Amino acid sequence: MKAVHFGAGNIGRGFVGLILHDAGYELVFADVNAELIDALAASTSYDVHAVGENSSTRTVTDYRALNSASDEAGVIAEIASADIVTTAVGPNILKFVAPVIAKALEQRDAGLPPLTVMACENAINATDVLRGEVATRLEGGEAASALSRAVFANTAVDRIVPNQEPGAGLDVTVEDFFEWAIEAGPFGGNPPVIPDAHFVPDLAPYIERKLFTVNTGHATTAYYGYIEGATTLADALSIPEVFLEVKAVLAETKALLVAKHEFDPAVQEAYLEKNLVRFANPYLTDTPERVGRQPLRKISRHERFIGPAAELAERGLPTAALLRAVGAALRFDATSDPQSAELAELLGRLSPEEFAQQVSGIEPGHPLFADLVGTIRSVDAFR
Ligand SMILES: NC(=O)c1ccc[n+]([C@@H]2O[C@H](COP(=O)([O-])OP(=O)(O)OC[C@H]3O[C@@H](n4cnc5c(N)ncnc54)[C@H](O)[C@@H]3O)[C@@H](O)[C@H]2O)c1
Ligand SMILES: O=P(O)(O)OC[C@@H](O)[C@@H](O)[C@H](O)[C@H](O)CO
Repeated sequence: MKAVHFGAGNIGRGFVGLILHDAGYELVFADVNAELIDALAASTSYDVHAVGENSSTRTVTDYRALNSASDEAGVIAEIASADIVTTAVGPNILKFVAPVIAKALEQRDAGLPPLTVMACENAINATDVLRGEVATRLEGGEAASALSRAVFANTAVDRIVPNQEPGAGLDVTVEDFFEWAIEAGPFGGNPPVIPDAHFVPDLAPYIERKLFTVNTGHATTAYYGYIEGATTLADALSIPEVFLEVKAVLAETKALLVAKHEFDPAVQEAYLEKNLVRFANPYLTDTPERVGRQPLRKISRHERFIGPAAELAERGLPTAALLRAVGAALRFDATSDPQSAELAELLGRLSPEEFAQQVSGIEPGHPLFADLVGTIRSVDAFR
């Protein structure tokens, strides 16, 4: 069995690659980072150190590595004969890997079992987005016969993998917890062999619970922590005012998740409490800069703040803590992050009303609009 994985970064090596290796797949990493690909190609193994209450080390072997910028033909040939293609490149990068997958599907022998394609990104229905991008690149679009040579399945992936210490080489330090939920429907009763993943009939409750609890709480910790000058997530969460704000946003998203997906309130409470412990993992060094990265993506329409806030407002439920967290996100100005500079430029150029519509996709008739505009207006005072 062979899997091609786009994005040999933190989650690529520390989670997707590890799980596919453990499942028995020969791995081919594809990445545009020449230094990383050269190092992988020159190595025969790397270690994944899981840290926390149940620390362990696992070794990944049986992989190859290709530079998808300079050897597109090589990557296409690998995908054409693979069983699985996964991505962990960031939601905004899917459009760049789609043409390669499209060409591979056109080359793929129609007699082979369909290729499983799964985008392992922090976004709702990321694989559907990838599928759409692939379809537009195929002769005939949605009607192309090459599209039927693949099965596209949405997934929810969860494991905190910080940026690695300089000098770590290819080894990756990750938290000990992980979860990979994959929608079962597209496989029609014949899912791929991935023992550490679980296949679920409806992914929506899983991905929304994950994005609106883990990632909403994580980003809130990062943005308030950044303002407070905290250098790690654990330090940020130890500041009482930050902790209270994180608890407040998670109470709001809990109200949505319970109302929308009928989660047991006590189970959701236990889930969010467990995540507060994960954010403060003393064995892991994660930073507000990484967790807050790409603030414009994070305050976009279907993401971790505006997504739940919009649905809460539509149900007449409170959104004040989520909007305060958006206010904190608007103050994120990490020099390492190009979207921070873009954010500052947009805040300077657009009116609060334009910003709410163009950046966060909330229109004037929406019940969140007035309060979101108020949040954006109030941030001007801090910048
Ligand atoms: N790190 C985590 O804790 C975590 C957990 C769950 C999900 N995710 C999601 O996984 C994705 C990747 O996150 P990460 O933390 O691993 O980031 P990362 O920056 O460590 O890795 C991304 C990798 O993608 C590569 N890349 C960029 N453009 C590419 C292209 N066109 N083709 C091939 N490779 C390309 C980069 O060179 C990099 O090696 C994101 O969507 C993120 O939200 C991350
Ligand atoms: O990857 P992002 O930028 O969408 O979000 C940053 C972190 O919250 C994220 O990477 C988490 O560590 C991860 O989602 C945990 O499963």
